[in-house]
Amino acid sequence: MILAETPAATSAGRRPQRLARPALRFDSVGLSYDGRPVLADISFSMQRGELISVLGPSGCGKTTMLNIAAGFLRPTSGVALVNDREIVGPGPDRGVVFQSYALFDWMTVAQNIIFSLTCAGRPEAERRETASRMAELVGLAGFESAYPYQLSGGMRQRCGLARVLAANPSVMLMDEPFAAVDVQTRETLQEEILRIRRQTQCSVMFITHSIDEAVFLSDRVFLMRKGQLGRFDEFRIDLPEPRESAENRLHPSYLAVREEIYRAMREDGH
Ligand SMILES: Nc1ncnc2c1ncn2[C@@H]1O[C@H](COP(=O)(O)OP(=O)(O)OP(=O)(O)O)[C@@H](O)[C@H]1O
Repeated sequence: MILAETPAATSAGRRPQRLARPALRFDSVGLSYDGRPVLADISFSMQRGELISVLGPSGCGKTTMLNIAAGFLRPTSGVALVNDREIVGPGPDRGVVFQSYALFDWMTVAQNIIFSLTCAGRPEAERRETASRMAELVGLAGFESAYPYQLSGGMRQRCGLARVLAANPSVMLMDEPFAAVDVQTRETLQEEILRIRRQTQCSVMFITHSIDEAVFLSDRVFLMRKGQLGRFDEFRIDLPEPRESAENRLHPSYLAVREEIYRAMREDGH
């Protein structure tokens, strides 16, 4: 078990604030499916504004961890907390973004974005303002009246992201959100996530199979070990601000930690 209490080393500009109350915390969390343990004794905390990636071989329990944070699964042992409150189910303080876009095909971009506000019966002026602010934030300004079938894969994922952000969650839980888009779009979306995170200060738990994606995006990378019930090694990433700069993909620190993680994965037999 690795207990991580502090965010990555800080430099000027946007970086996680060191607050007493973590945005997300796992305290000795364990989970078994029908008596078969998948996670055991997992502890970590994530600060406000921090982005953590979870990397690891297929079946090691990454999605299970995210589902516990989302409140879709209850831990078999231990406790998971969001903003110091025990997670007992899904809630508006957490937004989940999946690989599939999960948009409503019969609704426009704007209607998709404000879905949670419509369900909550928010006034029309607020819904209109949120739709245009979120469309702007994710780079969909001008497409508010378009339908999902009129959008590219990357634009659909932006719309899905805007819909989650419209609910103003303090924690975003992202399960391989860019796995289905082409490489160039994926890199652009990674940069957008970092910009949005800086603007909204939301915390992000990001699941990926890509070392490059994990290193580029993260303040910390948790590399889950093969067959070790969710035990992970932690890598801290310290790259210059603004973090979304594509230049960081060539930075010596990026290349060094990428190699370190790659070697650790190879040693683990990934
Ligand atoms: N609902 C379930 N019932 C029983 N076993 C499950 C269930 N969901 C997942 N598992 C098992 O738990 C283990 C962890 O699954 P999980 O989906 O969390 O892994 P993962 O690391 O996200 O994998 P991948 O990278 O392939 O998505 C796997 O062995 C999987 O088969």
